[in-house]
Amino acid sequence: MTPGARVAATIELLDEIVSHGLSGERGRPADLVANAYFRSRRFIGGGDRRAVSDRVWSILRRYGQLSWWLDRTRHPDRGARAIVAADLMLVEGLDMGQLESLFDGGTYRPSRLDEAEYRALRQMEGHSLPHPDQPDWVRLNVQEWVAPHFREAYGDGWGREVAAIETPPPVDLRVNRLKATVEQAREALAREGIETDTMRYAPDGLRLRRRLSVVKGKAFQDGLVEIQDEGSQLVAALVDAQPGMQIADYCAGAGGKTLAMAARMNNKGRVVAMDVYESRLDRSAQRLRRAGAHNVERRPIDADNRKWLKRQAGAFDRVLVDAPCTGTGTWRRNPDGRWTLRPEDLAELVPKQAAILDAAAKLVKPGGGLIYATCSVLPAENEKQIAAFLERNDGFEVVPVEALWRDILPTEPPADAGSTPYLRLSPLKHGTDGFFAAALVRKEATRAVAAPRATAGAGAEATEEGAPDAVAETAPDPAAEAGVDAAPVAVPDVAPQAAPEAPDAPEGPREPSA
Ligand SMILES: C[S@@+](CC[C@H](N)C(=O)[O-])C[C@H]1O[C@@H](n2cnc3c(N)ncnc32)[C@H](O)[C@@H]1O
Repeated sequence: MTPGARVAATIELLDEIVSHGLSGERGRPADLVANAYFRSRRFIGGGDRRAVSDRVWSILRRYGQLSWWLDRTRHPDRGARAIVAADLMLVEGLDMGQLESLFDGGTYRPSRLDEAEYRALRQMEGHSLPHPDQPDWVRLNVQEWVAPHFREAYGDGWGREVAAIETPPPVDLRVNRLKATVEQAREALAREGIETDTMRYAPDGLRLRRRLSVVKGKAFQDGLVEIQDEGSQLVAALVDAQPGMQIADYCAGAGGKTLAMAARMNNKGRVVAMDVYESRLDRSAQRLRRAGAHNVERRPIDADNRKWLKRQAGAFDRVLVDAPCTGTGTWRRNPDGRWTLRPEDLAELVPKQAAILDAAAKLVKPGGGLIYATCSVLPAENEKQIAAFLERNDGFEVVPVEALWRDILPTEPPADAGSTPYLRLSPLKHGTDGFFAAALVRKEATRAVAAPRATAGAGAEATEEGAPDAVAETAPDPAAEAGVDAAPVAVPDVAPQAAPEAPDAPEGPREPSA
């Protein structure tokens, strides 16, 4: 592709993403739009694909500032063409002459700039993206209404935390301990030319030194590794799934954390993967097969399983609630989420998370653990959610995560782990996606959540009491209602910074890439 043709493709792809929902309508996530775009244009080679998707993802990270410049210069257009031209001036540092040589109307290249466009773009010449007149939320590329939530989460340091989301994320792998040790997997990857480093926090994790496609390689195909952010690995590890235990993964989705927990159980005991969307659970089947995990049962939360679910009250050693959320912790992977999240999404999610938590809590046996997690950093979905749950459910208490970590993980917890009873991971401080996790233990227990190994698999009597009535009635995920659920598994090599390979991307208003 010529440089001009790449610019034309960048405009075209960005235009599709914008028209699929960036303008505020609920739509398809950007990585799925990108995958579909490239799938229907097989003639675009790998290098061009990567260049175009890199550019689009970089633009999505700076969309707020770029739009600000269009307003300031009274650009006649707010669409993809205007944004891309502004990006070439303000981020790439092109001058008007260079811009005109790309927008020259040639074959496969963007049409010539008209007079009004020229006038606006001329005013950007020689400037860079930041400007002293930009308010904080513009400078940090978030919507105005979200900014106070970040401020609440991080206090005075919120700007640095949000700025860190602009850095493209690494590719993280979790070694499947059913099939390999960390060293064996590392060597297998090295034989494919994929160099990795062990992780600071997640004991089974490997981080790629360079962003490369993993999924077609032998190590991945043989089930030695899965793609999973370090934060996500840590949440699953803190469940402390042990061989012989009964584990409920209440919001299992396509099974990212189900797989991680099953891998720790040596195929002994049982993980029940549940979700209101059977299609999501179905997507885990192939991954489970590849991983060699045979102790996972899939149970959609639907009318057919209603009675079964009632009988499971108090039956589980551990219940993980990986709740649907705003996904604010994953915006470095899914930068379109910054612009698609609406205040009403948060308003809908908070009561929904509470209902899920209440329903799932009924499954925990006395002395068993309930782990609530989100890939959000907003207190409304996290600390406040737990405080409200404890108000409603005095049969549970919090187990400080730092103590739990020291008890069950071989790695040293982050230095700031003791500052809160919860796990609070951030891209800035920990190099992971933003994650929150709270570990709770059901009282009447003689042992705490970190040490229930003696009771593993003992399976409390099933009763009709405390049946999780709220479960089936819980409103479906808004994104799934919008039909995103039917989206295909994201294809690698596309929009690499969006981690389209990652099969356990977050879910919420912003749907998963798998
Ligand atoms: C964050 S995602 C789960 C990701 C998954 N645990 C993983 O690690 O790959 C949240 C999941 O909650 C599910 N969900 C939404 N509403 C639910 C409900 N009322 N009960 C159970 N699951 C629900 C969604 O379908 C979605 O798959």
